[in-house]
Amino acid sequence: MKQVITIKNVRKEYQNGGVNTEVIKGVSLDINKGEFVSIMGPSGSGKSTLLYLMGGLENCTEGTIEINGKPIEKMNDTDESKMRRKDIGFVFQFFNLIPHLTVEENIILPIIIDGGKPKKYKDQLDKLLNLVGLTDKRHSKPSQLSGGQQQRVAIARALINDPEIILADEPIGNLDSKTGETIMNLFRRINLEEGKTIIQVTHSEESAAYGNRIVNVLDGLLV
Ligand SMILES: Nc1ncnc2c1ncn2[C@@H]1O[C@H](COP(=O)(O)OP(=O)(O)OP(=O)(O)O)[C@@H](O)[C@H]1O
Repeated sequence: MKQVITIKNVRKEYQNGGVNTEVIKGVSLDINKGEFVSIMGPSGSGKSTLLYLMGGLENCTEGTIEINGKPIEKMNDTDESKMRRKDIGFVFQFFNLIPHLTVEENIILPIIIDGGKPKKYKDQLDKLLNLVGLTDKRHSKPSQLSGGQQQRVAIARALINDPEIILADEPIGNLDSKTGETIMNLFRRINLEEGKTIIQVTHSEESAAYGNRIVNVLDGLLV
């Protein structure tokens, strides 16, 4: 089994006004290619911090995280941001779409930020619009969409670079339960049909059950 994420003895402290708070207290975890992992735990237990460490959005205080065998902390800034763009797609609770851009412009945005040529990604864009069921909304603005549709745009945006890994932080935390089910079914398809490795943070047992492994975090430790 190919390991896509290897977490070894990771600790994370935040410093605020001279006070150190240890949020992750020594976590080791291996995630294999094609897994769909749900990270669960009470509020404040460190779930999001662990996810952000995996994506290089936060740095470990101690320990190492490897993405496809490469330790994040040994990457220089260029390699790290390249890794974040090419290997990982992020999905957040509050969609984070750009309001004045259309659906397709939002999806293609990571390519433009990267200095890529959007035209080259036309087929990928069409495929993703179809995958998330928004072909007929491609010219709409986010404000013209429901919450579930907005999250589907965010999921398509996370997939535009064809990353191997999707990291999702409470992806249905802001949606009603029926819409949440639709989104979780979409993640399941992306896992099974597209072969993406998915790691989601969730409060909800129903949504955690879409994964094939549940990891419980309590007070900065895996239990
Ligand atoms: N930038 C920061 N500076 C200081 N403390 C932080 C920072 N980010 C998070 N924390 C603290 O770290 C702890 C864990 O936060 P984290 O967001 O990882 O928890 P969580 O399990 O995802 O919680 P929730 O389910 O409520 O989102 C919390 O006590 C939080 O206040």
